[in-house]
Amino acid sequence: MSIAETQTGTPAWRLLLGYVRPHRRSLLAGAVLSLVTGATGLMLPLVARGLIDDLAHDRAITGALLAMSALVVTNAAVGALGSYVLRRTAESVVLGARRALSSYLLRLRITAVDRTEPGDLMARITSDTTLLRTVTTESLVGLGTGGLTLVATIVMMGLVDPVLLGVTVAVIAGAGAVIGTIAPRINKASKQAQQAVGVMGAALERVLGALRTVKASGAEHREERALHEAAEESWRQSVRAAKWSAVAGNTAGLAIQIAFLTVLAVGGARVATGAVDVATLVAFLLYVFFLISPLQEVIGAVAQYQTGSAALARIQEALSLPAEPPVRSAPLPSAGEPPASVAFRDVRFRYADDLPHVHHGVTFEVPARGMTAFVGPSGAGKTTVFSLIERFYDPESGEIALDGRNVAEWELPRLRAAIGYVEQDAPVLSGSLRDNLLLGNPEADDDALARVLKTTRLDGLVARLPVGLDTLVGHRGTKLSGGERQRVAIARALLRRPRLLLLDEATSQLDAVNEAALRDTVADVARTTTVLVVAHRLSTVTMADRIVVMDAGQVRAVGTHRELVTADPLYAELAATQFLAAAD
Ligand SMILES: Nc1ncnc2c1ncn2[C@@H]1O[C@H](COP(=O)(O)OP(=O)(O)OP(=O)(O)O)[C@@H](O)[C@H]1O
Repeated sequence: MSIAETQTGTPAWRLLLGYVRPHRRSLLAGAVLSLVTGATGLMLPLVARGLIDDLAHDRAITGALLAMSALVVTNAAVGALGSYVLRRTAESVVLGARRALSSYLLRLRITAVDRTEPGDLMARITSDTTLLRTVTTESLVGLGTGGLTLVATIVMMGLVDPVLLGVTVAVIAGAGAVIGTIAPRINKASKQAQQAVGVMGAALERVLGALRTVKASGAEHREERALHEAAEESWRQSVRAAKWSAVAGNTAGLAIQIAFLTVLAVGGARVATGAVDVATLVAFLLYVFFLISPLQEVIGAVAQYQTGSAALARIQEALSLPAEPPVRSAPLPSAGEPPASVAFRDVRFRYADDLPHVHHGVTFEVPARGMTAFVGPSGAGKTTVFSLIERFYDPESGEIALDGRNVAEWELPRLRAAIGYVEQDAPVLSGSLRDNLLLGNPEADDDALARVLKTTRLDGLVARLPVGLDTLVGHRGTKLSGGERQRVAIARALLRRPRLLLLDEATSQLDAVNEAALRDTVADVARTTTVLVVAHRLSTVTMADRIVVMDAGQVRAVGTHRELVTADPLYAELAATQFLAAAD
């Protein structure tokens, strides 16, 4: 299931309320302050009517002028405070969404990650969440305060003259109908614009993740085109959304102009017949102009809501991807804990329903302690054995047991705490050498660190570096050599004191000295720990206690090097070609 196929079902307004609920008090405070701002403004026409009356009857206007000045100042001060409170709340809503999304993405199942683009997920955390800011302030609060101010203004207008109110409401209803047809277009364009931002994030991630390969392949121009296309698509859709938003925004202005002219005509006639006096008509016309702001606010809210709901849908899509249950991390095994045993019983597995099986009934047993090597042609399913033990994936049928207990019954953090895993491409994260080494066990003390550095022969490297362990390794460890990255990955796994070490040997060769050192280290570790290694080197298989030969998703033989060379033709061939070719 790809991210675009995830169905969320929940309406956007409910999702929005879910994000806003924790901040409802400050949102309410902001809304009240906005209302007070609106109310102080609303009183201005009344004071103005009094002022005109005073002028008409030759009375002093000082009181009315003072009242107007006080109202204007209060309006500005309360308005500023309300705006600050609302913006702060909106930022908190964005923060809440970013926290929820980033925690969730760290828990994503690997199956979900396989089907998504990291760049698109990044865009959802960074760009889509940003849109919640405006949807909170402009949409939610705008709809509330603008709507209330609109209703209050209409009530006041009704008090002044019900006939003129009828005229005004009819014009506004017409504007409402226009907005109703525009809103879905804004929504669609906004969603497509955000999707294009996601596509651009994915394209960027693809290029920056392999910039050397892109350069070496002379593919800059093709990649540039893809990036530009995504950027232009986002521009096109945003411009479409802007066009419809502009139409919506101007509908408010147009409606007010029409209402003003109609009120002027109908009101003028009513003044002529003596139904209302001039002061009433002036007050009413002031109210008509006073409608502009709340009406624009409400229409802006509807337009913003369309953009926000598109972003909310994309956030929710990410939050609907399959994830591991939220559990607390487990303590690492303490020193001296016994090594783990591993068993596969008739395991069938495929990476997705539409892909062929990778394991067709894999069965083997590995007792606690010692070293077991997995060998077989490329694609035989060796690395998949490790992924299943780590429970990155679950088998379709059969059982995988650790210490005789099905891994599905283990609490996930406990299971993973027992294991040290060194991936084939030995990933190193951006940060310092120390960060990388302590990633799996931040509590490791200096002695343990020094010991592991020595056994993995990293001590020489650390001594050579001007700032030692604090040296930054660069994005994905590009400042380290391939062999150094591999040794960092092994050191990181060893620092966890694993009860089971999974070592996916790199196909690239280490130099002879380092290979010999690592062989000794692994042999040493295997005395106290269970070590499973996907072997690509003869030196590894010859020292293994047992070798599991895999071919096309099945175990075809188990034995020692000496036994298998004579008993299994595939192994004999592998030993003669693959391993021997790679041997020193
Ligand atoms: N995440 C994945 N999604 C889909 N298919 C995958 C995935 N990972 C591996 N495969 C496929 O599963 C099969 C077994 O892969 P696996 O990595 O277990 O092989 P391997 O025996 O370790 O090979 P090698 O020696 O080349 O590392 C391969 O055909 C591979 O293309």
